[in-house]
Amino acid sequence: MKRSQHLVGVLLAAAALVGITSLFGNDYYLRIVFMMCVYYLCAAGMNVLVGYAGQKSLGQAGLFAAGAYAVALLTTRTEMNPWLALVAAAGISAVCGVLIALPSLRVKGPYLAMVTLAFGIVVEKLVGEWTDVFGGAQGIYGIKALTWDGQPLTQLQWVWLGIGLCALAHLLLRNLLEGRFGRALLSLQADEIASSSVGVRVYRAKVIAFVVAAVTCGIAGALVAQQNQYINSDFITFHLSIFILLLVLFGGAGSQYGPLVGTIVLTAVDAALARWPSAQHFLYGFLLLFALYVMPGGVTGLFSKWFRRSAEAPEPSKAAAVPTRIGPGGQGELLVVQGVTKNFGGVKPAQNVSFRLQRGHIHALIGPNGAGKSTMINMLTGLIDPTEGSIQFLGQEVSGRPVHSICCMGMGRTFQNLRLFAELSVLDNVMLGRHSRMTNGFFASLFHLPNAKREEAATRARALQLLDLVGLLHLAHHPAGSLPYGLQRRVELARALATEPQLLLLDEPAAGLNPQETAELGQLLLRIGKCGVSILMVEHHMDLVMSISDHVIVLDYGIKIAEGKPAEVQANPRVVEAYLGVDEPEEEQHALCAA
Ligand SMILES: Nc1ncnc2c1ncn2[C@@H]1O[C@H](COP(=O)(O)OP(=O)(O)OP(=O)(O)O)[C@@H](O)[C@H]1O
Repeated sequence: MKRSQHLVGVLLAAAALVGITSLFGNDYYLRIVFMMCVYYLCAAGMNVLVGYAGQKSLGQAGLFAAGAYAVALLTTRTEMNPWLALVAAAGISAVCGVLIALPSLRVKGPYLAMVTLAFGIVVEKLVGEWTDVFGGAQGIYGIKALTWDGQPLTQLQWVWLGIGLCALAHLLLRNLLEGRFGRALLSLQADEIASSSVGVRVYRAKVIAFVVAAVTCGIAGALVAQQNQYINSDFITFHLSIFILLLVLFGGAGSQYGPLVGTIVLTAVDAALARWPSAQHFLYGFLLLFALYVMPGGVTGLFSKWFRRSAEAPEPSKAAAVPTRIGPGGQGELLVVQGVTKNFGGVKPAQNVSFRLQRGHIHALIGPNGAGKSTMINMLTGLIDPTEGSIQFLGQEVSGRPVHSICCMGMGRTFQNLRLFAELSVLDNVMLGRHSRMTNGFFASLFHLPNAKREEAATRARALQLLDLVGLLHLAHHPAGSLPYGLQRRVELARALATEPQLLLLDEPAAGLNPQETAELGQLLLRIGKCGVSILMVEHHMDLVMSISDHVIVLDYGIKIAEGKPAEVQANPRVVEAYLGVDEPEEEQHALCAA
């Protein structure tokens, strides 16, 4: 659906809801709709964290408390305007979001969930036990309600405000998730290493997800406190954290409408069972298990296949011409590796290795299995730090830099074992490669400012060009994981090219390819080289290496034993010995001899 159509749809739906709720004469029903709005805010933010970034949080009650107690303290202990206090509560919750995100740098999965759970418990205890400040079970009375025209909002006005905030949250989050940030968050969930290798700042992206979830949850808490004009520790329970998680998982994590569906269904169930709290708790536990085991995609996941449009290839007119220039080309030294050593305990996959790579050349790094080739690529791209030595790319030291920063400097890579974002489309995978080259920031994306719009369109066009280059334009909308292995390798290649590398590092690009696919790959690499990209490939297919390389480096047990033109290397006795050693597999001997 086009953005303008969606905007009109959301505004009409919000206006209809405002109209319908105006007909409610009963405060009880208005209260239920208000709570739906509050829970939707929590769920919409939580969806960014759980459904997109794949970070599990069991501490949202703590963030709800941050917003609620922030407005409580600011409006009872100071003379702050209640609207200003609401904004301040959002800011305080954002800070708490950063705090709760800090451990995500070190721990993942269930361990991160435990840390967030601990955060929730600490806040629950804090507001329950520190009675001087938070009032404990007695709570804080006299919180100033939001006002309109000098008067506190009526029940109906609270509902209207809630509907307005939900529509705004939905629109803003859609802007955020349908562009650069949404793709980056989804890539985190799929594979953090691949994500950083295309230039995503993994930790920053996680913090953004935590902060978004914290702000929406904090605003929800503040609204509840201001509407009740009262808050106490009974509101802040582990049960609330589970309920917020359930809203997302039940409705459909990672779906933009999942939180809405989850909120409407579960808040209605919650209201229906209000008189039987123990039945409520039992039902939540049951629904959580049900959602996890029976419908991992939630309610929206069950129905999504009915609404999914068939994947169509982009029209040729929409894809511009195949690129003739990707890197800057030119001549001179690109990479200087000097005295690099790597020790994994007793294993030494690199021992005092030095070599230089020239611009505009195709270089090959070869050697028997276990020689240390992949370790070298991983050191060049920042995945592994060398124990000793220096790696200079474009005159700047690379070792010690984070992976995303090395990608930004101009090194793109593929992996020995494919690391695609399998659930994302082929096009999204390649657009992710452009992440570090896009300049629209968080707020430009959130408000869909003109530069975000421009960047998105340019990125899409470039990704289509690159797909055309690798011959995959017709598969642009297919999930990357559904393609045959050989084509997935091409997707990874296009994704690496999308980072606009000056040096492209390919770790066994022909692994798993048949002879015809290998020959086609050779032609493609020559074509990429002509687009101004220098290449360093690790490869076992000697035919490919010898036919397209300008320069070959040979490693054996972590030691560089030879380098030079393919013919020189082929004739080098040390190389022959390394490959033809009595213990080496026969096929490698044949391969080298044949080449
Ligand atoms: N993280 C690690 N911890 C310990 N040892 C490692 C680690 N990574 C690699 N090694 C060891 O370093 C040596 C070199 O491995 P590497 O994968 O770099 O070799 P390779 O030349 O790429 O081999 P292949 O051609 O089989 O992929 C191997 O003995 C390997 O077991």
